[in-house]
Amino acid sequence: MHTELGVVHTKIERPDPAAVAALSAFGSATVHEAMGRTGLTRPYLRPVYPSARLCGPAVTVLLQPGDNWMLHVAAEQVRPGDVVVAACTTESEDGFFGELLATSFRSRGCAGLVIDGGVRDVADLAAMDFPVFSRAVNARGTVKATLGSVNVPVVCANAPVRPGDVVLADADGVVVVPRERVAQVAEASARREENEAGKRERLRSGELGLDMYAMRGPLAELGLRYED
Ligand SMILES: O=C([O-])CC(=O)C(=O)O
Ligand SMILES: [Mg+2]
Repeated sequence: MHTELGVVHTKIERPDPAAVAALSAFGSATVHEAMGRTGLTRPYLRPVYPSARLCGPAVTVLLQPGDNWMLHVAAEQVRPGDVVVAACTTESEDGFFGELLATSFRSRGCAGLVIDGGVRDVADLAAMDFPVFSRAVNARGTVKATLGSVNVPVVCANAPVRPGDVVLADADGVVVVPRERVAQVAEASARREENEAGKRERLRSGELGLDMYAMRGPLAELGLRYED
């Protein structure tokens, strides 16, 4: 998938903003479960401050290792509410992004960054409350010397992402929802939360998972013994 270099696609398909807003109410674990346990990136992508969370259509970026040129190119393609999702042609943990680029992204209405690479200035990013999910925090600087691409399909930390797919990230992880499925996944997430609310009430009142999930029979069948 990482083949198309030197191109910027300026027209991308974004999902219905109302569906994106509906999806944004849910956590990454709920959304992942509601998608049939799919869509997650590898868990090494972590928020640079604990309360960071984001949800929005992806402007995708393919970077070359140690080169952040294409992030500046991507800034121009951002529409309000978009999330920039950056992958790299080769693993690279250099500090591609910091508070200056965050200032630029924010001025375009960017909702945050997910990057399979390093970032820096994380104290400033936290103070700005600009949500960033990265594989590393690294002061090491980058250059502007080689072409990548903007708005091409990428694979970010193992997850395929097309421009306009919705990326949702919080302290539990980063999940990618195909742009055609956003409304359906939001509905499935709501149903899942209603179901969990019922279970939470029963657990709070002291009922055991053993009974709520009818586990005693299957455990006995497998030969679980209780001994004094
Ligand atoms: O300038 C850079 O290359 C990355 C950075 O630290 C910033 O955006 O503030
Ligand atoms: Mg900086």
